[in-house]
Amino acid sequence: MGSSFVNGRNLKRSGEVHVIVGPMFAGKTTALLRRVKSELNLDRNVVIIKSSKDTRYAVDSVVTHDGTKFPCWALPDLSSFRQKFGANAYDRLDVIGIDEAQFFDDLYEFCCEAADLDGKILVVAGLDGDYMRRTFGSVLDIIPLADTVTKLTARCELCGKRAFFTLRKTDETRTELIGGADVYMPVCRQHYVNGQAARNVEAQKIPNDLIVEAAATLV
Ligand SMILES: Nc1ncnc2c1ncn2[C@@H]1O[C@H](COP(=O)(O)OP(=O)(O)O)[C@@H](O)[C@H]1O
Ligand SMILES: Cc1cn([C@H]2C[C@H](O)[C@@H](COP(=O)(O)O)O2)c(=O)[nH]c1=O
Repeated sequence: MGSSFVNGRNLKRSGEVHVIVGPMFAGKTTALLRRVKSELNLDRNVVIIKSSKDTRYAVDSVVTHDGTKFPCWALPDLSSFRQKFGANAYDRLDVIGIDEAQFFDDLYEFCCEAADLDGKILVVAGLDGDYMRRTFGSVLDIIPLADTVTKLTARCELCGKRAFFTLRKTDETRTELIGGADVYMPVCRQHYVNGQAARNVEAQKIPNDLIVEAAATLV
């Protein structure tokens, strides 16, 4: 392939952006690791970055909810990655995986630069929506940059149907709240609606357990 100059950079190859979204427990990290490992088997240089906000299972590894691990860089932002990783090492990279993408405010700028100018293959996993089903961070902003978008589903913890949403089991209202199955569960639409209704009542001081109980009462 011929090379071209854009913004003073010699573009040698075309990058790619692959986005994996869905609720918690849907297998986003599992899918990210599968893709990264298959690139490793092709002798590609790969790295995974996760947000340093999320230290649930390990500080320097990406860990799935069922315990599969892969070493990673835990960073507060993506713009510092090139400098911290080293410019030469960065130039040799083929594939960059990003987990917990909802926590990176500079996701759009990083993906643009890394894919368009640096020719990297980006595999980005994150929550499309928060517990209120509002867009989370910049994850949806990168859809227009993407080659592929995969929305995964989990199993509703209350009825076993496909789960598209994440229900928060506590009365915390801040958007960012690190946690696992202790705080969140994947739910179908009906159980989400029931759980949220209980959460609204709960704001008037009904015990937390009611959120889960009320969601479960729906037939
Ligand atoms: N409620 C749950 N609590 C703990 N683990 C779960 C739960 N539901 C699913 N899992 C496990 O988590 C795996 C997915 O983990 P992971 O890839 O880390 O998901 P995500 O990154 O989408 O949160 C599933 O294959 C399943 O084994
Ligand atoms: C829904 C929701 C989630 N979070 C946090 C909770 C976890 O630490 C991560 C998601 O991890 P996963 O790999 O997708 O399981 O995000 C949050 O801060 N706010 C929310 O509304």
